[in-house]
Amino acid sequence: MTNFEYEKNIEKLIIWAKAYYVYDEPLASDEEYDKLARECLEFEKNNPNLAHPNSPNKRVGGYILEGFSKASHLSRMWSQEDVFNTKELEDWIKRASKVENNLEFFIQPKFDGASLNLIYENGLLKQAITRGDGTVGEDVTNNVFTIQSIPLKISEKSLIEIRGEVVIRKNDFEAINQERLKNNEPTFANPRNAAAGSLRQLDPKITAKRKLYFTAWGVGQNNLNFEKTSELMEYIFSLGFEKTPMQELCKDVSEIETIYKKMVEKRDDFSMILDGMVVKINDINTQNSLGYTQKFPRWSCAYKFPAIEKTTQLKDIILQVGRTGVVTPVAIVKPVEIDGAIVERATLHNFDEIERLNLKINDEIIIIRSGDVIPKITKVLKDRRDGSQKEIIKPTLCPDCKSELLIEEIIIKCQNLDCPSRVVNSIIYFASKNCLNIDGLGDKIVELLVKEKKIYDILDLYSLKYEDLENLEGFKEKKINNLLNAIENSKNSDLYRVITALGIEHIGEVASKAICNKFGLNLVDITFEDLTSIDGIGEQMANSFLEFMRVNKNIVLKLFDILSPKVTIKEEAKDNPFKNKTVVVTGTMSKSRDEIKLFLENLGAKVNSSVSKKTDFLIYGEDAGSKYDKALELGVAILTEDEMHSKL
Ligand SMILES: NC(=O)c1ccc[n+]([C@@H]2O[C@H](COP(=O)([O-])OP(=O)(O)OC[C@H]3O[C@@H](n4cnc5c(N)ncnc54)[C@H](O)[C@@H]3O)[C@@H](O)[C@H]2O)c1
Ligand SMILES: [Zn+2]
Repeated sequence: MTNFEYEKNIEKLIIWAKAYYVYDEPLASDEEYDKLARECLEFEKNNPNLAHPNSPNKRVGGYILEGFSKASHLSRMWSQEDVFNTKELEDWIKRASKVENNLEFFIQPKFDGASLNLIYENGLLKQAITRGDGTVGEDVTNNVFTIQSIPLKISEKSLIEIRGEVVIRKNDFEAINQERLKNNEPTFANPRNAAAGSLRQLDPKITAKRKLYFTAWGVGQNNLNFEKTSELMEYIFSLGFEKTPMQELCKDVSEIETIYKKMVEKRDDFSMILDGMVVKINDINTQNSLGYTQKFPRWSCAYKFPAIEKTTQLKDIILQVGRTGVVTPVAIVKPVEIDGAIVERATLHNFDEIERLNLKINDEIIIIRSGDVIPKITKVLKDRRDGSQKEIIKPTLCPDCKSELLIEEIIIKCQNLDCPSRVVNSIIYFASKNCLNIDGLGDKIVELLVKEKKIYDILDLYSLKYEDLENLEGFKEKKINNLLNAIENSKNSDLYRVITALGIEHIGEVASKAICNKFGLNLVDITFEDLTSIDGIGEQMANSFLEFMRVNKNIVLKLFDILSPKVTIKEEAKDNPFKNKTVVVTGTMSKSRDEIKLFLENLGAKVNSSVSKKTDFLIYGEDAGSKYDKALELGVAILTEDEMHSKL
């Protein structure tokens, strides 16, 4: 990098940092920013006298947002030195070992949010300040009063600064962005910007709505007398701060690596974004002898996880017609690797989302992929437009059957019941695992059978014969017999599965179960009042069900005839602590998981497979894993099998 290039790059970094720290609206992905910052750091090391005085490599975070009063921290706040691999971790340890050979490390998860300093005096929360430039930040005390997980009163009476991260859950982040799109406001690029942006609102009422969460990771000025950070943190949690999960002690690189691998594996189980782990030297005396650079403590580092957001480019938009006829745009992007997977597509809920994002073909975009969540476009980098961008045009005709599309507010629909895409997708859904679970009847085969006019609807599946399949490409004797057997075996399925499989709009598995349990095969003739008498079935669901039956009753009756579904009508359970509650079961117990599930369902509980904010109870046995941690983190009531029985 020449001096000229360095100057230009630093200017770019300063602009990017300002957009990120002040406006919570990045102009680049973290990866791009970090890469450029490191290249500049290299230049600064080789040419210390040419280093820019405002280089972001030399300073903590940022600038104060206009409108806030400034406030000083009692002691400085810092950033963290990043390490990205074992080699960099070893180098960091080597440097720290200069003062002490026998190091113990305290590991904490690094949740990605906004840094916050809480000053307590005489046991009362006196002031809350954002990190700002490390010395002076924004006074956000009034906003912080609205955050539930921050105690307003603690039992420690001496003056103390408690520091931590204000974060936002992934679900809440999605919800905020959807709402911002609706209000024509710019979306947040990621949960960190959303947390920072929500904390830094001039109107505390807005902050209160944003469901922020505080997780403590350390202290600033204090009069405590601890020798180890791990003990200090235990004490902080005892004051009423939520205990951070997955804190660990270890003594060498290989142990740190083991924990790193474990945490990376579990990162998707957390409801908040985990972007790395912070490795701290546990002994506080050693910390004091190591001290600080201009920007970070020498006694800790952030061991970063692979990035979940990247910059890429929108190449095209394709249209998919689902089983209900809804036409969804799908973004085709320049392939990009995110956390081990190649991402080539991203969802866009509907055309309004395209409009609100002001997305154009060839735009550079930020895309986020976190765990099992489908990749999403969070940001259009409009300042990078180069003139090659093209408008995305809303379709008026079905991309498949070419019939005219119906535009219902934000939903665009193909209304042709015989539209091949609709037929194909409804059969695929019918055969899918949670519905009739017909092995071997996947997407490609259904497409082929419809294209070759072997089937037109779900009923046709049951009249398929050996001869029909004989001459199809790729179908040999074994495959034909397997498929016909799988179709035959789907007979006698539970009635609720058959109803789920019909794919009635708004009627999923839980609603199907409730309807089938109460009405059995009579469900074809039930009324609006019958339906809405069921707990959890509202007007929209009832209308959708009735409309479906009005149009399709004969098909449904024929299907019942062919399938003879299993009917179990259940009496309503007597009152008990699990009735109408959402329960998750995990680990090994005295009986099989299915038996426990049935037992709970008979008590009127809904048994789900994953823990969320909506979970009421987690029942656990031996070797309970990530579900247990998650329940703990979310504050879900946790019971052993015995405790479950003793509640009844
Ligand atoms: N996209 C952009 O344009 C852009 C611009 C500027 C900065 N950034 C990103 O911001 C990051 C740099 O920001 P930073 O200096 O705030 O560093 P950072 O956020 O990576 O790390 C430091 C912060 O980690 C937090 N933290 C979480 N858990 C912690 C724990 N257990 N112990 C101690 N601290 C903990 C603290 O708030 C601390 O201030 C980089 O990742 C960079 O990519 C991006
Ligand atoms: Zn169509």
